[in-house]
Amino acid sequence: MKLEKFHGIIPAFYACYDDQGDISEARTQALCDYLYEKKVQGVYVGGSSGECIYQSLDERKAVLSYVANHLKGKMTLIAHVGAPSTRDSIELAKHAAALGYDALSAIPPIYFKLPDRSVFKYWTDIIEATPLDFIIYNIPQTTGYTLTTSLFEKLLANKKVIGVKNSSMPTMDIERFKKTGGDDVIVFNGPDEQYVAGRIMGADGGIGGTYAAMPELFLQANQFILQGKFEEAKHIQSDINDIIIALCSQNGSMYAVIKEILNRRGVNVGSVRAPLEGISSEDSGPIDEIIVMIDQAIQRYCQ
Ligand SMILES: CC(=O)N[C@H](C=O)[C@@H](O)[C@H](O)[C@H](O)CO
Ligand SMILES: CC(=O)C(=O)O
Repeated sequence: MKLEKFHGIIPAFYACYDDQGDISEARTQALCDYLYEKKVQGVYVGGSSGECIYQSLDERKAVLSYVANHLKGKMTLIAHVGAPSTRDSIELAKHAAALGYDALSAIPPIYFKLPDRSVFKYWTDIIEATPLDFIIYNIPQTTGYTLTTSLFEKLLANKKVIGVKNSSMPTMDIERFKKTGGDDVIVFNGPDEQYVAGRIMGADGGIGGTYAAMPELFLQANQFILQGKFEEAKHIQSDINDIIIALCSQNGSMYAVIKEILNRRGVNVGSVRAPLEGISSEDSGPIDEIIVMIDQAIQRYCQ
């Protein structure tokens, strides 16, 4: 019951910048409103899609505040507080707790390759800093660190650890984490390209970087799974994957392309922060085509 609020579609929240590239409160609120209208289950704030790695501590705290002030009580709020040092991570965690977030989450330590005991200590230090529940973030392709089922089990001994957001590519990892944790633990599908497969292998919900570009399609994929309509789920996933491949095939980074799509839909959240690249003039036509792909898939599957 306690975990019900984490089921469903939870978009990773994008960094919202003004035209100078600074965090924009108004644009952050505009993205909040957009996602609220789409009826998503919650948002995951300040993760990869939030460009956390390129932001100062004060900027990250500001984003956490703007989102909470606007969405608290309206949907589930998860704060990603992973930062290079434990000290900064704890500062973010305390800030998120004071704002009333529903849960914290963090990647493992980055840059230095640390032994498992240091990774365990890093996550535990964050967990102990606040009363909030905690979701481990396993994303080996960006952090270089792979969560094992044995470390997962050790972390689960702490009752504040409620689950893992798994972004490794094998869906079997989802099945193993679910098997290790049992019903009382929540496993989130990470890779949007295999949302349907992840759910079938045991994921209870999903947190994803492309959900906000096409929330209708992921909400519908979730519905198909809940209704046992696996043929339909397979087809919508296939169309989603055509869209994701197109999002990732432009000159601009995937996030820049998604933000331009939102902009053309009337939600201006600015561009991305370097070294991520913004869109180029050549991307303009293909972005129009991606919007058509999304709209056609919505027409096809969502009544
Ligand atoms: C590596 C990475 O950022 N993975 C995200 C989180 O799991 C995904 O949601 C991707 O953004 C998505 O699957 C598109 O590749
Ligand atoms: C992509 C994703 O889930 C994140 O922003 O962390």
